[in-house]
Amino acid sequence: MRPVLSVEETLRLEDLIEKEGTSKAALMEYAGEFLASVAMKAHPHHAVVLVGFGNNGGDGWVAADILSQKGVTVDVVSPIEPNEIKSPIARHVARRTAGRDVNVVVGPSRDELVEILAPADIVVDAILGTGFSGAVRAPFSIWIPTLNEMDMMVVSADVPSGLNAETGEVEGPCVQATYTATMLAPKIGLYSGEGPEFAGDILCGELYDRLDEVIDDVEHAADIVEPADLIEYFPELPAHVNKYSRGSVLVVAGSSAYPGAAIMAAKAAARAGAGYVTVATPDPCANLIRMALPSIPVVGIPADTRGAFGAAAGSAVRVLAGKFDCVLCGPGMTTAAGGMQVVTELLKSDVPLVLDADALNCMSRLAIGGIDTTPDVYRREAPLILTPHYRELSRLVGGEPVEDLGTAIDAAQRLLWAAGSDNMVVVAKGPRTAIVGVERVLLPKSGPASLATAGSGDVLAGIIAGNVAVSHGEVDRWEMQCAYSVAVHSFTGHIAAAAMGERSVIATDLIDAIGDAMGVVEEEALKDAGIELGA
Ligand SMILES: NC(=O)C1=CN([C@@H]2O[C@H](COP(=O)(O)OP(=O)(O)OC[C@H]3O[C@@H](n4cnc5c(N)ncnc54)[C@H](O)[C@@H]3O)[C@@H](O)[C@H]2O)[C@@H](O)CC1
Ligand SMILES: [K+]
Repeated sequence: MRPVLSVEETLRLEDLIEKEGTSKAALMEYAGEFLASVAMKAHPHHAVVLVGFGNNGGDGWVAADILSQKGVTVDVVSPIEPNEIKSPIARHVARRTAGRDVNVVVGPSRDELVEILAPADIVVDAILGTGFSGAVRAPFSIWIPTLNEMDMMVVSADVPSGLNAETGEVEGPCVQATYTATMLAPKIGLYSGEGPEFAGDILCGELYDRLDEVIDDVEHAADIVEPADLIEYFPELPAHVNKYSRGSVLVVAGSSAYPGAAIMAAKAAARAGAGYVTVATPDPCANLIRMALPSIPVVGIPADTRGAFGAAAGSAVRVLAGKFDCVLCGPGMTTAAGGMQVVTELLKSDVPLVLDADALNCMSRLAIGGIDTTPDVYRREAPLILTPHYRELSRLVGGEPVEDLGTAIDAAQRLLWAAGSDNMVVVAKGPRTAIVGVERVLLPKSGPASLATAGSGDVLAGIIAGNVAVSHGEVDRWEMQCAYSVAVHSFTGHIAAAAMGERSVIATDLIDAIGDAMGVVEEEALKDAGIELGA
């Protein structure tokens, strides 16, 4: 896994590294070297380095010096004279660089800046880093739009200037980077809010040779899941299995209005490897689902007049649930009163539970100010996996806005910490999905745009439930197992897009790609871990 840090965690890490004997001045030298090495990948002849008032600027001054030593023509553009820089470590490197073979321009006008930038083949943006918040002030509020209009190759130091490294918010102008050369660990703002729009490709400079030893001594805002991390979470298929030992899933879903959601979730669970999948659905749509899924038993449950779960559904489902390795509840279920009882009953059971879609909406209706105000409702020993998209997650926390990765992680953590259950995971689905467990926040690789299609969430919920069932509860970290399922779901998007064309993918295509996607996830993981498969 690759750690992603908040600004505060980064500062704490720098303090720790300093205690271990590497000063911040030394770190700035390494940061500048890394920044220059990223710029050199473009084989530049002429670089412009834009520096600000702080230590981000310091990284830029060091990089400018190194680039010029490598034969690149370098102009440094600074808002003030090197002597006037307040930070002692940045002032030191600025004065040193200014005394060498670079051209320093202080406080150019807009037109002068255009003239300086025009002949360059690369721009290093070292204006603002983790010390910045709010909206960019002059002169950078003039420099940044000028730079963006010229559409040049830009390497940003640590974060694109103008981006809030903590939240990913952009209140004024922000540098549009080609590459972001981030220091020690990527900052969470690069993945949240507008971060992904501005950061370009993110490259991380470790700077400190014993980083691995100290980075776990600070908390991580999140961890990026790498392919090899998933190896322990592959579902195993032992040699002597029968349909029950392969794991059983009860899919509690559907209504007369939305039978398709139940069909897709059940089929996805079966394709993900569960040997025995059963659907429990309101009576009026049971036959339709039976016809669509000849290999899957369908149990009709008492319904209300609209064809949703009725008053007697809660107890009927609860009795059934005890016989399965995992219950998935929610897709297409509607939020009628009977559905709410089903969810309440299932939460009281001790079967591993995946709640999706309308099960989550039913849950949010159980408490007005957010379900974290009444954690007894969902506190349980058995695994509980919630798979809300941002809007569902917002409802779960009483309508608090959930708009980006940062607010999604906050909301998910509120739910988790209120319950304090070790076996609870929130898979917060959005443009950037986060898998939030009590101990860790995982960031799986983003899936392709082809996943954004109706029913895609039902498929993911089915894959998760299938994998929970196959594991028979023998999983030490449910969030990692969810990361495996999310990875499989992502690859179904790639495989279906390759077969059908990116714009034409529909959810049933994703289901048909699950088997191949599991193969690809496993191949990539083994390759990443350096394990060769027999020829
Ligand atoms: N602290 C350390 O040990 C290291 C820090 N490094 C670099 O230092 C950066 C952090 O440096 P600083 O904490 O000095 O902060 P920054 O250099 O990111 O920014 C602080 C400066 O920005 C200006 N500023 C703040 N808000 C502004 C606004 N709204 N409009 C215009 N100007 C504004 C302030 O005048 C302040 O001087 C990191 O991003 C990283 O690039 C690296 O050199 C590695 C080591
Ligand atoms: K920057």
